[in-house]
Amino acid sequence: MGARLPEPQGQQREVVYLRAQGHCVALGVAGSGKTVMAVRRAHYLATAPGFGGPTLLVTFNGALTTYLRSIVDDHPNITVEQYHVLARRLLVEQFGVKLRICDNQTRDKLIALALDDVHSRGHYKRAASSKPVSFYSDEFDWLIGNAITDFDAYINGKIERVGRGRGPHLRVADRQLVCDVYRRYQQIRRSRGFDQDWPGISNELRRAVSLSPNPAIYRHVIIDEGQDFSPDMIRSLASIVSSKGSVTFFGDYAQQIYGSRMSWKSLGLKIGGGKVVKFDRNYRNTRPIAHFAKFISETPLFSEGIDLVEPKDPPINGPEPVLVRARSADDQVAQAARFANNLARDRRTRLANQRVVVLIRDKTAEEDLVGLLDHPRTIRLHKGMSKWDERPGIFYGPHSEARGLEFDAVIVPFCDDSGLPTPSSVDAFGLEEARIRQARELYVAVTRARTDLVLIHSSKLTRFLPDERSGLYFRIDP
Ligand SMILES: Nc1ncnc2c1ncn2[C@@H]1O[C@H](COP(=O)(O)OP(=O)(O)OP(=O)(O)O)[C@@H](O)[C@H]1O
Repeated sequence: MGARLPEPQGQQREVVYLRAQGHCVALGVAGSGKTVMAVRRAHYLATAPGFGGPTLLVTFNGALTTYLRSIVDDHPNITVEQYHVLARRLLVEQFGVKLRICDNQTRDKLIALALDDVHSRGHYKRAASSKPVSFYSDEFDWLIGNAITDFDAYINGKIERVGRGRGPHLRVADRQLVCDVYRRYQQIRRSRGFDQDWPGISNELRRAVSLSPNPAIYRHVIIDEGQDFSPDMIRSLASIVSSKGSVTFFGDYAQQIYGSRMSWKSLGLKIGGGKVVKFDRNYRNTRPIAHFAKFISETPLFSEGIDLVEPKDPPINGPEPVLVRARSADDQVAQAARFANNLARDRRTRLANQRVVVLIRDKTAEEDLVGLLDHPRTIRLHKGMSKWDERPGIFYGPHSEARGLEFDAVIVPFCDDSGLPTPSSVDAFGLEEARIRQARELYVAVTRARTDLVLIHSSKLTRFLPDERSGLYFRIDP
């Protein structure tokens, strides 16, 4: 199998060749081999004599799914799929349920309409009434992701709402408002002919499974980047596994950016003997990059309420991360392009054989960047990537699409304190939660780098990165 996949070592072996019945969890630091071992385990469970059988390898992120497909050997027993695509396919093919699903942009528009409707009734003058659509969308995702149907328990605070930091939680009247907007949104959505939205698809899958006399579709399910899945998604996956089969969950809560943090218990996985295997060795990053990432993970509240694995020092040394102070926002893009063009070449041979990524949030800046890249191969990272490109080149795209991936060099412009967390994130999640999410986004970005890491800012550096006294990087001023 996968000649390019490394041999499992230490704790990795424990998980790859673990018993093939029941639920198992492997939590690991960034770069600890979760993805490659998920692939190895898929192969083992699909082909092992006696208990091998149809095996699903599933993840949340589109680009990662494409990458996984590129490293899994073709085998009739192995399916690699992105969760939402899988859920819709199973609903149609296995359970005969065909749904018209509302895309996320339309969903936001319909939530805005529902909010206007509820406001126009004028009953509420609550803090939440001034919140943006993204706040409601996130709150709905949490309700759906935890399959909460008892709104009274939510309104009265009997259900613990994790994932909104420690700040003041919503008051009863605000939660009542959320539920009213939610119900109105559902009415409007149905009136427009949509049966469901994407976050709700796990609820549909579980419903279909509960009505089916024979719901076991896979013998084994392996979940990669499990921290991104809602409890309901995980339960839906556990429900399509045969009673003789297994669920293996690979995850890293330090990388959980989106959705709500889950309490470990709420996942609904029954782990035999309570055993969670921990991967603490980072095989990807050099020591200076791992130290830099560790600083970010020590941001206040970063690890609160999550199961964080303490990383061991990686053995490999390398260049220090570089912090560049640019002259302006435009200059940040120019510097990002300059570093990308340079780092795409091997230091010694100058051959253009490196894989570099520029992680950029803003669409306009992205267009400006592309105009400045001087490389025959520039590739945009996006959800719908159908083919994984293994060759050297300069990749660019949003932070969210780099999850699970790795590059020789990572370049992150716009590390200014004034812009992070973004005002829209603060509006949606509140300052504390927005800060936690921001720190995690930077942590994920930094840990994508094998050898080189460049961070750029033009005003005061973001508080989530180490300051100059830390000695954790090399500074370049214009
Ligand atoms: N046992 C091993 N020996 C050598 N290299 C390894 C080993 N395990 C993993 N690696 C390498 O380490 C790198 C990181 O592996 P992988 O992407 O699977 O980590 P991960 O835990 O999924 O990371 P992340 O969660 O940060 O995306 C890869 O280049 C992989 O080939």
